[in-house]
Amino acid sequence: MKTDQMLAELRAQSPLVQCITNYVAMNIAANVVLAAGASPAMVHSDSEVADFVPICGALTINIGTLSPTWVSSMQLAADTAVASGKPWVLDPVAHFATPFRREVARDLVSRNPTIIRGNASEILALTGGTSAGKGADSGDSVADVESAATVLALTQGCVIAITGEVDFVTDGTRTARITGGHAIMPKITAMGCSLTALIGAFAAIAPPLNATVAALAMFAEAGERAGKTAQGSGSFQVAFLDALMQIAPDDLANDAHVQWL
Ligand SMILES: Nc1ncnc2c1ncn2[C@@H]1O[C@H](COP(=O)(O)OP(=O)(O)OP(=O)(O)O)[C@@H](O)[C@H]1O
Ligand SMILES: Cc1ncsc1CCO
Ligand SMILES: [Mg+2]
Repeated sequence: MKTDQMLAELRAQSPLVQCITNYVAMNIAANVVLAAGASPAMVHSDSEVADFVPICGALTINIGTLSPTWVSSMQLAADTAVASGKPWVLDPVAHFATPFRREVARDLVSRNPTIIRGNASEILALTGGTSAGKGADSGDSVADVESAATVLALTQGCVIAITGEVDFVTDGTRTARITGGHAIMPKITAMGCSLTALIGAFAAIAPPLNATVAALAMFAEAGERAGKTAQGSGSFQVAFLDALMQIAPDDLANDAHVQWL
């Protein structure tokens, strides 16, 4: 499925996406999903995730502001997604930073995410490497993690997206790079978390690899547009949301921003 068709489909269907995300990201991630054309729900209580996941098109789980009371919700939500045939996306924020985070991420990876998205330090650490990440911020380069990520995608049987200046997406067999965006993006908190939520939205209406590429291409286009008018990270956020809303399917035609390898 082509990126422009997927955006048209996203707007036509406006799928419901359940996002278990962190306190920092909740507002911006919900606004990103809405601006793109889908319907976010930031639902995380273990009293209701088993009932909510089945009525959604997809689930996303982000461990950014992890605490013990959230872990059972994340596990139940992931298992419910798998049992009800819904795609689910894992964002293992800073999972290398502490034993608690590392163990929760390891457990969630074992629950068969459809897609894993992280920055280079996060994906490097998932492949067993030693990351130079500082908390939620990456200290590694995407290019250095590409081959290990390809192996992990194959052994894990999922799509892996590494984001940075040039993004890399693979299912272990088919691979794409996505260019565009803007250097201000890593200076705005929760841009990656919001992207994970948008990947969930596309995964609700398209196959996982194509869905991931579409979300990243849309971010690349919106980031490039926002960078033309922004005066800093504050105005960039406003311009970025406006751009997401204004991007038309035709703007993503001919695999804009995407190079299949
Ligand atoms: N130097 C850069 N130039 C262009 N785009 C970038 C750059 N760095 C990151 N991006 C884009 O920013 C978005 C978020 O990616 P990033 O890797 O910064 O996420 P992250 O580190 O997980 O973010 P967070 O944890 O703060 O939510 C992606 O669309 C990515 O392509
Ligand atoms: C800054 C920050 N801290 C925990 S989660 C988060 C948002 C970016 O991942
Ligand atoms: Mg992140």
